[in-house]
Amino acid sequence: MIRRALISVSDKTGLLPLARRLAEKGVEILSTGGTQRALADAGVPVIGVEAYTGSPEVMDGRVKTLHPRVHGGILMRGAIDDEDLARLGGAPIDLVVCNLYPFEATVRKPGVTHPEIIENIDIGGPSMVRSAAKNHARVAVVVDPADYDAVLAEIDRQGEVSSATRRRLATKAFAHTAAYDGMVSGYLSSLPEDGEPNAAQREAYPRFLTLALERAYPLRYGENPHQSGAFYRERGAAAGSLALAESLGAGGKELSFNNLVDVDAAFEAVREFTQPAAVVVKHTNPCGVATGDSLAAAYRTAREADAVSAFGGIVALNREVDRAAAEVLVETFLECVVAPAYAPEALEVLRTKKNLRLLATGALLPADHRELTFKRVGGGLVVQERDASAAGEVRGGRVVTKRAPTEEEIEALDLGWRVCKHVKSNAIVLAIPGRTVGIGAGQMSRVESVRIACSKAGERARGSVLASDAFFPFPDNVVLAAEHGITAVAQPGGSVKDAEVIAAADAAGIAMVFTGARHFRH
Ligand SMILES: NC(=O)c1ncn([C@@H]2O[C@H](COP(=O)(O)O)[C@@H](O)[C@H]2O)c1NC=O
Repeated sequence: MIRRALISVSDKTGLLPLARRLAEKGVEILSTGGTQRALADAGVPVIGVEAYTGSPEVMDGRVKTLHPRVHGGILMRGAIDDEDLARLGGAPIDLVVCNLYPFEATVRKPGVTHPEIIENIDIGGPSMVRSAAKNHARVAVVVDPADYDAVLAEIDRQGEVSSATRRRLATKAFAHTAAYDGMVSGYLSSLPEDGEPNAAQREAYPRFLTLALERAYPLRYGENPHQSGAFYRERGAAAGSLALAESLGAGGKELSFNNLVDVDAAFEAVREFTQPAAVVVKHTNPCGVATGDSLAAAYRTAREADAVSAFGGIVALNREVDRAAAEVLVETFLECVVAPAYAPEALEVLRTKKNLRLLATGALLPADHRELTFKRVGGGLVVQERDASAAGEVRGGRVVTKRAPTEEEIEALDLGWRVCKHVKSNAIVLAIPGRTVGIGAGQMSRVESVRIACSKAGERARGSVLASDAFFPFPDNVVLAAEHGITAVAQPGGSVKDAEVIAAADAAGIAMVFTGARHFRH
């Protein structure tokens, strides 16, 4: 039975409907300064926490709920604590609704000062949340406005919040305060250790990094069927990221670990392009990439770039999938399609393939979206900035050969270069305008990747261009490329043998651009 609720919220979303419904049910509402004012202004009966504690809010709100009557009221177990609570002058509190000072948003605010950030470390809120979560045997704690309706519905139905819900809410509350403390320690440990703290001088890599993750769904299995697996979503994942994608197909058939890793690789690659584009991935590497006047045309070309490998592939598209594209997609067996959205008539076509998984991500994140990336190694994580560059590196590159590339070659090099970034090293991509023709991936020697790319391209190598994710250590790569009729090359440059590599290109009439940037992918 909920008789008394304490409501203290910074984010006032949904506050009034919640409080009104509680008041209608005869629940006594205690509340802090701003929340109390909002309720009183709306005509909701409310008792100020100061009146309840007999102690004023002081120090600009630093101390308001940090009082034995508040924590005694929350932490009291039942009859066994009646006497103690009476001695404190408190009353049992059965529901705590609290969300915290917006610390993260404050840290992100342009021009924010250190004192402003410190003032936004919530102390009283987490203390109440933790007290209520500890005492979930009796008390319900709500930290997320998204839970208001469900809690009210339970109170409507049975006059109280069920024990299962109280436990679920308590678990969420502790995850919430843990993530909150992680953000605070992350901020403080990103400041230089000596001198006056200055919010403008933060290191990108704080000494303490806390990742807040929530299990999103179980995976069918891990990398192999004998390994189990689950997908964890980052708290605050950006809109448009794979973590928030909606699953629309395959009757809910679960994704596997490899599906997600491949979908991620394909989706990252397709975001390089602004015109309609399609990427087909197998085992984390693109096997065909193309742009076109329509998605259908782009996908057909991408599939044909390496039709053998494309079978059972993962496809990423950078536009809403229309019926025409859907009709081409269902022509062969695919594991998964990821795209920003699907037209209803496209879904109808795609759903005829019972096992095809469909993911909709919503509006695309830009190709140069900045975030940190993480990879686990034994006992730790390697952390780095996302590789957000590639666009403009060919056109802005330096021509080092006697012959400069033609506009058509530049166009093909630009596409090859953008794709190269998404191919496991050593990466070699052969392309013509609008499409790849052969990709050599993941080889331990660069020349072997050239060989594979040429063999995949076959006759299509002739007249194509070549992009290499890192410099050529020896001229043999260029000699081999020339033998296959490749006419232009883009590579970072920077090898001690650059002069020999350029000479080999000149001897073969190959045009070469140094991009000055390397795009290893490991
Ligand atoms: N100092 C305290 O005792 C205290 N008690 C609750 N708060 C926070 O104050 C906020 C609500 O404040 P108001 O109702 O004045 O708008 C909530 O985010 C709550 O977490 C506190 N503020 C910070 O620690």
